[in-house]
Amino acid sequence: MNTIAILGGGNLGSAIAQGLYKSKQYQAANIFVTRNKIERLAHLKTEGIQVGKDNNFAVQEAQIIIIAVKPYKVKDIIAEIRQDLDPKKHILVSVATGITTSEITQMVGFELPIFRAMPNTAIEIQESITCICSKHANTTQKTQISELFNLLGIAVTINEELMEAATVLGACGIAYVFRFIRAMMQGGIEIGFDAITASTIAEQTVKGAAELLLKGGKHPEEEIDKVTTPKGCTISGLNEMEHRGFSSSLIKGILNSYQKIEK
Ligand SMILES: NC(=O)C1=CN([C@@H]2O[C@H](COP(=O)(O)OP(=O)(O)OC[C@H]3O[C@@H](n4cnc5c(N)ncnc54)[C@H](OP(=O)(O)O)[C@@H]3O)[C@@H](O)[C@H]2O)C=CC1
Ligand SMILES: O=C(O)[C@@H]1CCC=N1
Repeated sequence: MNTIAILGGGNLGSAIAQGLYKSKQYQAANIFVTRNKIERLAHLKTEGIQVGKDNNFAVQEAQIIIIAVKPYKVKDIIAEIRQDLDPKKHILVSVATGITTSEITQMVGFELPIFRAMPNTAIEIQESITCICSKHANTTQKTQISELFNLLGIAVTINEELMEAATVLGACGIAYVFRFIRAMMQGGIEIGFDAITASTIAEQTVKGAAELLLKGGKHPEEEIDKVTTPKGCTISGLNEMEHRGFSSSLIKGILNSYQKIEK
């Protein structure tokens, strides 16, 4: 079994560790997570996951290294571990937004298999969509990393030019969906439900809609047609939402996030 080092056990790094552990394909002892404030990794330590501050030790112990620090810290952490990196042993996976595989290769100073992966926080419960691209990786390594992220949801291999778009649609996207659920709850409370019931109804409705599309493979509008009774309350509500800019505001928000990343 491969050992995985996750350097940067913050929101995403910790979620990856939890997803790996819950997948039961990795034993806790084969997962290392580092950060400075290790007391914040107590929940992982309790499961038997190895936690610490020592990035060099984690890299020496691991075959797969996941860099999960903020983008502006990637250069420093690579400089710290560079002497421990072995192209014959290690695969480097960066989840940092906006740092290309070429930039990472330059930071490392020599060629080694490098992947960029863009998951979202649902990786904690193995329900992420993770977009992946790579440089200097052979077919076996590409399969290995795809299999790893398929354990944690669905992995899709894309061209590197699309990584920023993937960041917006998948990684930021989960926040847009949370905001949609919150708005559903707010509406639900106004028409009579308590917050807990409104949240259960909104969450299960979103889950059901997503499953219908994932399993049925249909276009959303085809499913909408089944719900909209002529002269009924669904089409009346939907049209009011559109008059107020529902689809347009989502599309504009996605473009705004994209422009922010591209800067
Ligand atoms: N959050 C998300 O939904 C997503 C984030 N990303 C990307 O993932 C990366 C991490 O994001 P996120 O988890 O949100 O950020 P966080 O700030 O939550 O996590 C980053 C972690 O890195 C740790 N860290 C800083 N310096 C070091 C070091 N020298 N050695 C080891 N650990 C260190 C910090 O620990 P400490 O606080 O103890 O210093 C912190 O816990 C970013 O590059 C982001 O762009 C990508 C997709 C989704
Ligand atoms: O908001 C951000 O910048 C990061 C990138 C994807 C999710 N969070």
